[in-house]
Amino acid sequence: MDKVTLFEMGPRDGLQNEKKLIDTTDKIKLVDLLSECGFSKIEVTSFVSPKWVPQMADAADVLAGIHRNPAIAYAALTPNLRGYDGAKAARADEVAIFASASEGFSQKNINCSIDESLERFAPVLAAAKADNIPVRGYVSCVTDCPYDGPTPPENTARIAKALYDMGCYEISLGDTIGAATPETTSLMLQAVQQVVPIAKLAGHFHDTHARALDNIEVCLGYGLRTFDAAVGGLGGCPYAPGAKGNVATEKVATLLHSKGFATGLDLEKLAKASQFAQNLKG
Ligand SMILES: CC(C)(COP(=O)([O-])OP(=O)([O-])OC[C@H]1O[C@@H](n2cnc3c(N)ncnc32)[C@H](O)[C@@H]1OP(=O)([O-])[O-])[C@@H](O)C(=O)NCCC(=O)NCCSC(=O)C[C@@](C)(O)CC(=O)[O-]
Repeated sequence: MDKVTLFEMGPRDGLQNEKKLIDTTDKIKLVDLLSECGFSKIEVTSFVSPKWVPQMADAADVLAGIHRNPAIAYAALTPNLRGYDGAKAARADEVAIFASASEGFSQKNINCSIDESLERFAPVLAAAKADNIPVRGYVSCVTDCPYDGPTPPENTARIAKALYDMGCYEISLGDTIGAATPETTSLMLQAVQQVVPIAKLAGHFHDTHARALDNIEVCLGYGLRTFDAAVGGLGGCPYAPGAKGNVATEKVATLLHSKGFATGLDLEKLAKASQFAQNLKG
């Protein structure tokens, strides 16, 4: 059976935009519930500036408190070397850097231009290589930007290639505001697949206009076999106004199972984690 990997985003992308500070113990409980579900990858938190994203200020405590399943890679976002050092000290199994295909979002999200961000990521990649810690790369706004409008496919391809060439083991293509359509997803993939092997690409769709599953089906057609999703459809980015949550993990798993793909996920346990996650949001 063809296998698809779902990279669980709930504890990080799902919670980062919550205004009410969630107790560290509840975040740990969410990760522990997710660790029972059959994931091989869970993004737990981010080592970003607490002034920018207060909800993630307890990153080290969350990573210190979880019950680790050795079969799971527990990941963290790292915008710079300081974040990387924090993630390493907290024993993140892998880290992720995040760039944007559009200038407007880059400035609003990480306070620098795209090219400056790539320069900032270089020492993170070098340190991670020396430490043998895998680095994932995100490209945001792959089809649309909340500030600059539609993103030309060649811009997305340029950033995806830059992150791949720098040493990221996988490039996650982010529809940050959930504005992608099957048509724009397809045009974007046509450009990206010319510069990064399909097997190294992942899809990351927000479900603002309930098109995430259609876009995932397009990606499956191109051969992508890794998707990011958040339990309960949690989330949004604080610097992408109007963006809704990631596509719900349980919806993606159900779609994949109906199409004959194996995910290794236990849908009953996922439902339990989803209920807990949604209660956290109140
Ligand atoms: C990149 C910066 C730090 C630049 O922020 P800055 O203000 O330009 O940089 P700075 O170096 O002047 O730092 C500002 C303050 O933060 C501190 N600082 C600096 N770095 C760190 C760090 N790593 N950890 C903790 N603290 C840090 C630093 O020490 C300083 O503290 P102060 O001196 O004022 O007390 C900031 O813009 C930032 O943290 N941005 C993160 C925004 C974010 O997390 N967005 C959400 C994640 S991206 C996303 O959701 C999209 C994605 C990945 O899911 C895919 C998709 O859907 O598209």
